[in-house]
Amino acid sequence: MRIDAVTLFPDLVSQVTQWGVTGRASEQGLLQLVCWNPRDYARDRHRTVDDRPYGGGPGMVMKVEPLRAAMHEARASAPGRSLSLYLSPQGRRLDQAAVERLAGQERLLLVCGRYEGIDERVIATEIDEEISIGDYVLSGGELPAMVLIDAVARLIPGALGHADSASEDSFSAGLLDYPHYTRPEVLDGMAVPAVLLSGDHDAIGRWRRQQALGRSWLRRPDLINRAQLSTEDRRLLDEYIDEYRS
Ligand SMILES: CC(C)(C)c1cccc(C(=O)NCC2(NC(=O)c3cccc4nocc34)CCCC2)c1
Repeated sequence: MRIDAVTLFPDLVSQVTQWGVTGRASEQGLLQLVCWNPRDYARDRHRTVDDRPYGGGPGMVMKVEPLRAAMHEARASAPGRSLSLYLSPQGRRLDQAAVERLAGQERLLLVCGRYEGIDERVIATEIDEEISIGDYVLSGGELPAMVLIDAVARLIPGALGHADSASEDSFSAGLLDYPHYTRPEVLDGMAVPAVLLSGDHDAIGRWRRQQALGRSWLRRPDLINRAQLSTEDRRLLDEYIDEYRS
């Protein structure tokens, strides 16, 4: 999958191709990330990339021409149409369903804001979707872009090795994860739940499902309401709730 990122900090965004799952996906040629810096397209002597806001007030806005030039160069640099995304606090909240949809695109163009953001007319004419990773004030769209790249890259066939794919199970079913344990068997007097040592894989599977259901019910009831629960799920969850309330 080809991803182009328009950013004033290409060395920040390209770090995602250096480490872990996304680093390996990049090494294997499954993910191709190219960064484009508007500053390289600023034609004035000072290579200006910000501009003053109409209406006055604090802060600056990303200068239109260098930004649009970088976007046009990025699109023209490879075949295929790019879905153009602006990472923005005004965007639709990113969730796994959106990640799965975006992973199906042949190309993504990610635009990262800095200062107070970008000119609204650039959004209206150049951007297909605004996407937000959450409600907190950030310094730029680069970390959100890296979050999106990570989530999308994991879905590229072949990107996940055996050691990485476990977390897909429960969340791809839209639930929180079950608790994880590893050595030692007893840690400061706290033992691993016995079922996990039993070797009874059916019981272990049921226990994990019940924990994913129960923890989702406790911490994220919104996920439970959206999940399609089987009758077995309902039984496991009711048993968890009875125990929790006893
Ligand atoms: C959400 C709320 C707290 C109400 C709020 C209201 C108004 C502004 C900001 C704010 O952070 N503005 C600064 C910028 N933020 C982001 O780019 C950004 C922030 C958060 C999630 C994101 N997902 O993608 C990009 C994201 C925009 C231009 C440079 C960085 C935040």
